[in-house]
Amino acid sequence: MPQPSPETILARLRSVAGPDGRSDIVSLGMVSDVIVRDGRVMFSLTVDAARAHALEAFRRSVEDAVKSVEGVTGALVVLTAERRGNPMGEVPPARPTPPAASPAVRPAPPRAAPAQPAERPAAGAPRPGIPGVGRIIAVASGKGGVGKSTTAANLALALQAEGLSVGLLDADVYGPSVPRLLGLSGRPETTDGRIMIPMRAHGLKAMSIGFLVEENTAMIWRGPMVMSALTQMLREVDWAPLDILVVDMPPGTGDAQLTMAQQVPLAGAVVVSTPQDLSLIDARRALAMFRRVDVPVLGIVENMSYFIAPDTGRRYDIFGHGGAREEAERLGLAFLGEVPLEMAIRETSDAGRPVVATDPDGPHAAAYRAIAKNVLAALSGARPKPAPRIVFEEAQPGR
Ligand SMILES: Nc1ncnc2c1ncn2[C@@H]1O[C@H](COP(=O)(O)OP(=O)(O)OP(=O)(O)O)[C@@H](O)[C@H]1O
Repeated sequence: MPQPSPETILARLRSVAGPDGRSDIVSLGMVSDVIVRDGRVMFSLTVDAARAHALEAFRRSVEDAVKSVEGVTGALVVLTAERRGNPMGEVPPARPTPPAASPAVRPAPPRAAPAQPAERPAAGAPRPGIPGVGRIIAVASGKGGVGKSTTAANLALALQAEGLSVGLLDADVYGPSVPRLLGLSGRPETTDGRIMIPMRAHGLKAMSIGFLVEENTAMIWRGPMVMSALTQMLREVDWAPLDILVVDMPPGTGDAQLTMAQQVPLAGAVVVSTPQDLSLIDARRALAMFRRVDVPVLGIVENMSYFIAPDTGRRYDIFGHGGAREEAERLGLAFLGEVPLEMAIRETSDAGRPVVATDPDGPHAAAYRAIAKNVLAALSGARPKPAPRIVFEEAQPGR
């Protein structure tokens, strides 16, 4: 079936009345550029920020209208709450109280709906949790390319190996890597045309904006649009039951990250850094960011920490290994563990076969499992044990 053109979609939208019930949403100038890819339609609706939450039902009705067009296989409509002079959306002040640390990780009982669901939560109010999802943890980094996504995926798998049910949410909407890391493609199904069923790989439930838009699509998203997509991926996905949801955050510490850290009801954050000084300076910024929004930092992971020569098995601390451990100590934070710079880690994660899933008994999986144990300890309020050093006794061909 030929896919509909953006003009066809706009023609349908011209018959949808705006929230005022009078003019149509196209004439009101609410509709952004319409993107159509393989029958999947995506656009944003600009609404008044103060009414964004109240207009959720309206958003859904627009999505339904789009889905009724012949040839449309899916629709993603996001609300853009424009605020003049503040393109990333307003960053509300820090939450007054950090989430209380409870003694064990277990599925949270479904929470009651907020008293006034139609209203936007007051600035500074704690974000409601996700029913049936025990804990949400962020994996973040001060800058890109330090291996944050690789760590997030392998950490999620290592937590699963501890007997927990785990999900992985790719909040890196500007450069989603979870589809590649888990070897997933295609589009998630929906239960009733609205709630998306997470994709599954290696036992994990996974969700990424990469499943909703074409790969390589230039995503120049405005802040509120990003927030709306993130909210959908958190709250309109059938995550439950989950013990832990690992969120792969976008790299960096700008307003977008700060807003996200605040929007997601996080139990804690794991900061990934390489050992170099520059990376550590950025990691410090990430720590400060989480502090600003009262999200407890569970600790630091040092990635690409050292290199084991495959032929001799000799260890090389090429980046001056140990920087993150020292930094953690200096800052009074837990050091959650170290991951070697390792071809097998790169190859497996770039091929959608993360090392913890494909070589669960190997030394690299052991590094991630040690980190997972420390994360769980930190979540339960205990001081994590120092991560064991991975000792390679002999050359390991092929590793
Ligand atoms: N420990 C490691 N050993 C070898 N290669 C690694 C390791 N960790 C990550 N990599 C590789 O480094 C590259 C960047 O990793 P990744 O995409 O996880 O980083 P990132 O910090 O999430 O980047 P971005 O922020 O740009 O998304 C990938 O090719 C990945 O396979």
